[in-house]
Amino acid sequence: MKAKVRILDMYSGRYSVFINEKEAKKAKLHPDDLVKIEAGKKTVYGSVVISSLIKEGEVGVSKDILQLHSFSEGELVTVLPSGAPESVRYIKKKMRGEKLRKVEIETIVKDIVDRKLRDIEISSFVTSLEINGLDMDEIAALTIAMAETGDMLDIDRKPIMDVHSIGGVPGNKTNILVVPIVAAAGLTIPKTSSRAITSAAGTADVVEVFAEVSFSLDEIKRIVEKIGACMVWGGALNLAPADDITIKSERALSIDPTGLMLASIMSKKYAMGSQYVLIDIPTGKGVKVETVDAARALARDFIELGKRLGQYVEGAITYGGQPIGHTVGPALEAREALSALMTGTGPGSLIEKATGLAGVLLEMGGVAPAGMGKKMAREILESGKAYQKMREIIEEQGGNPDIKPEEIPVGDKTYTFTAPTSGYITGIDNRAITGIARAAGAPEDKGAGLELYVKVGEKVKEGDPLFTIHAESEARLDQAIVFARRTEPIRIEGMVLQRIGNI
Ligand SMILES: O=P(O)(O)OC[C@H]1O[C@H](OP(=O)(O)O)[C@H](O)[C@@H]1O
Ligand SMILES: Nc1ncnc2[nH]cnc12
Repeated sequence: MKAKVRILDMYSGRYSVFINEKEAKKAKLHPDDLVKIEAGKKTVYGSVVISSLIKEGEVGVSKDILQLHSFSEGELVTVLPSGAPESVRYIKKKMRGEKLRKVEIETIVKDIVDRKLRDIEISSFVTSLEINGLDMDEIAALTIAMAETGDMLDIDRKPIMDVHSIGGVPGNKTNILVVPIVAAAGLTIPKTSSRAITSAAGTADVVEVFAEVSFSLDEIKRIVEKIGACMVWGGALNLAPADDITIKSERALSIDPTGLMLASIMSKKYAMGSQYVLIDIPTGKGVKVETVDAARALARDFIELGKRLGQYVEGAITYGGQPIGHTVGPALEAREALSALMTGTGPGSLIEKATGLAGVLLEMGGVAPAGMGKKMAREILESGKAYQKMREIIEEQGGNPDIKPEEIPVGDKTYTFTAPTSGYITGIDNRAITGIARAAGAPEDKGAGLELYVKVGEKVKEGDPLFTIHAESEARLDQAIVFARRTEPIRIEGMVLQRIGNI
């Protein structure tokens, strides 16, 4: 059918195509059917919504669709039904546990980017990868297909360093320290981050508290060529665009299938032109990788994938058995990261991890002699040079470089949990901590999250504060309190854990 475009002043979070009820009947279109809109040489796909609010002869498009094509009001287009895309067959093949061929993977990625695959099919693909996995040939094909369906950045500075955490550990604001330390040493580090996937705050969510994170490739090139670093959200760019579409499903399910994680991270690094990449693999109970053996295997996969892409990759297995630092949630983490940069000190876990990772990068980039990287990183942090670089990053990214940690607003609805008994902290449950912060509204509510007052091994007395939940609304605070009561986020025991009788 031919129709005139009517742009609807709404975002539906989907690519919706609104069709008049009578016309839909005539054209045999049903709710959620996939249709293609042909406009000149461009074809855009979307799902049918039937509505009598749309007149005959019109086709309504929500503003989401304008991201795919800049339709103008009244533009004449053709709307046609579209059958199930070929890639659905390949998704089913992966559901059966079969290996996918390169061309099949390329077709899936192209259909994701073209929006021929809808959220429900993409979630099935993500779930099939969680259950059946991918081998290295499939991962390499997926990585290259993801990178090649988007743009590539070409920065006029070499070498290009990069760091990425596989995430999963609460409070992981580490890279907000690593990037300015490395850049302050004169290396170039154009850091892209994703928003939270399984956690309560991804690095992009935290940086967004004090600076813009959505930039075009040209803007990033300008910033990085000027100051040697950026900290931006990868999803705002047309770099490996399938990545942020699949992340949406991962986030909803709170899963990060290993093969997809490798492809997702490395496709962005490849598209950014990164040459030396350090992958942080937090390891411990309740994170994505629980054992050192599994972490080593994953590091080897990243290294092998890097070789296939022409990148030098190293892995760092880091302690992920409890949250990093004392804060979880975007604004609280932003406060802690900024304070560590300003003062050169902070919680041991944060400073140790940040200077350790930055040290490896300084050695990889050839500015620190072997074995001296961490010392150099610490000096850069303590001298205030990293903070100075951070100020430049904030300024170039449209934030206020003079911002002080205490000026960052945090959720003012609070509740503090106290120790029910005296003893030692024998465990902090990462998943429960993340669950509480998410129940409180993080990462969408920037001020939501929690402040932890204790770490594993510390002694507490009955009634001592353990953690404070912050939320932006009473309803969210109540949800988080209920969640915290249902779980055991912090375990306290005496030093004698068990008595075994002599029978
Ligand atoms: O912890 P979850 O949410 O699973 O993983 C996502 C986080 O991990 C990575 O961290 P970084 O950007 O390397 O610091 C991502 O970019 C994102 O911030
Ligand atoms: N960008 C990303 N994609 C998928 N998994 C990730 N884990 C950490 N960062 C990720």
